[in-house]
Amino acid sequence: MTAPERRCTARAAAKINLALRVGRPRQDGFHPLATIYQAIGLYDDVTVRDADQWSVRTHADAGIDLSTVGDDESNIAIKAGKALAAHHGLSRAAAIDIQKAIPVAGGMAGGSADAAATLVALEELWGLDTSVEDLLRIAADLGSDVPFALYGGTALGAGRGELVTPIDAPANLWWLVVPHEIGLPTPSVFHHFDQLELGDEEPVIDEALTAALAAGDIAAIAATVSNELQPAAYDLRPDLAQRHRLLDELGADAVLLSGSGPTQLLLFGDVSAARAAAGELRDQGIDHVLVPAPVAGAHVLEH
Ligand SMILES: C[C@@](CO)(OP(=O)(O)O)[C@H](O)COP(=O)(O)OP(=O)(O)OC[C@H]1O[C@@H](n2ccc(N)nc2=O)[C@H](O)[C@@H]1O
Ligand SMILES: Nc1ncnc2c1ncn2[C@@H]1O[C@H](COP(=O)(O)OP(=O)(O)O)[C@@H](O)[C@H]1O
Repeated sequence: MTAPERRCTARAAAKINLALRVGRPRQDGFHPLATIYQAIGLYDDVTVRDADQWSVRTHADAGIDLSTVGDDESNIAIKAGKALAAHHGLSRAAAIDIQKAIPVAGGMAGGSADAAATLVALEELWGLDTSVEDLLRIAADLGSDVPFALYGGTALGAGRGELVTPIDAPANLWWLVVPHEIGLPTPSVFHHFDQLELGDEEPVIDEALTAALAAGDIAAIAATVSNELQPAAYDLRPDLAQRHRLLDELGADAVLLSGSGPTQLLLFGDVSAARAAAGELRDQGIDHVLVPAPVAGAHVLEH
């Protein structure tokens, strides 16, 4: 009798930025950030199996463009797996399957979610006991917002975004997520931000937002969310500025660009109002998904 195949599935959430303040580029080219991340109920699932060599396959429903997602070493999930194996001096490999719901190059850190889910899934499959500090260091080396994908919830991000501190944010929020069929590469938005000379001396988070989050005051949260990459992204993509004006008419508590875009977000405290806005988008043929937040970080789903 052959032994049953060993596999593990982990789930990781998309992120949004409730605040995104950006400084001028550092010596290493990265921008200092002060951000508040929030994990939203839109997930990629990653399944790992023991294998003789590394491989990755990515699947998605219609509407998600996988054309820039490699099935080789360029896929961040393989990078994550190899980094974890190298950290433990293991010569093991895994076959990785990614089921994507997070739009690619959408400003919602889908690749980072896949990296975090791969780390968590392999940790379980291989029975590793990597310390939290080491796991966060491996995550930070993979990408600026991979550490947050491990944490989930709501958190402050500093440094280039990799230094994460969870914060108290008890309100149940509803986000109407409006993806866009044409992605927007993160480096091009940061580059345009520099061309427009928009960088702060030292980016800091507005204390009114952390106070509003701690109090669960949705009107105050809505009044203080902001994204400093939004003007650069809209300057590159006037179609997004145009869509923002349309979204402004849907009765949301706030409308904002997700990270470097192009996904746009409508904030609602009231789920009935959110459903009504979703109905209007459906009538206009605009793709959307309504999700709750905050949600948990990367976690094992099935083993
Ligand atoms: C902008 C943000 C906001 O949360 O998210 P997205 O909109 O991409 O999801 C993040 O900072 C993206 O994080 P992530 O996508 O992990 O970035 P990385 O892989 O580390 O870097 C990709 C590229 O983005 C630029 N970059 C990223 C982070 C940073 N603090 N400064 C930068 O200038 C650099 O050009 C870098 O080469
Ligand atoms: N597993 C992955 N999922 C998505 N994109 C990936 C992955 N691995 C590598 N990439 C590359 O990273 C780019 C940006 O990824 P993504 O995390 O979806 O966007 P964003 O940085 O806007 O949040 C993609 O266009 C793709 O070329």
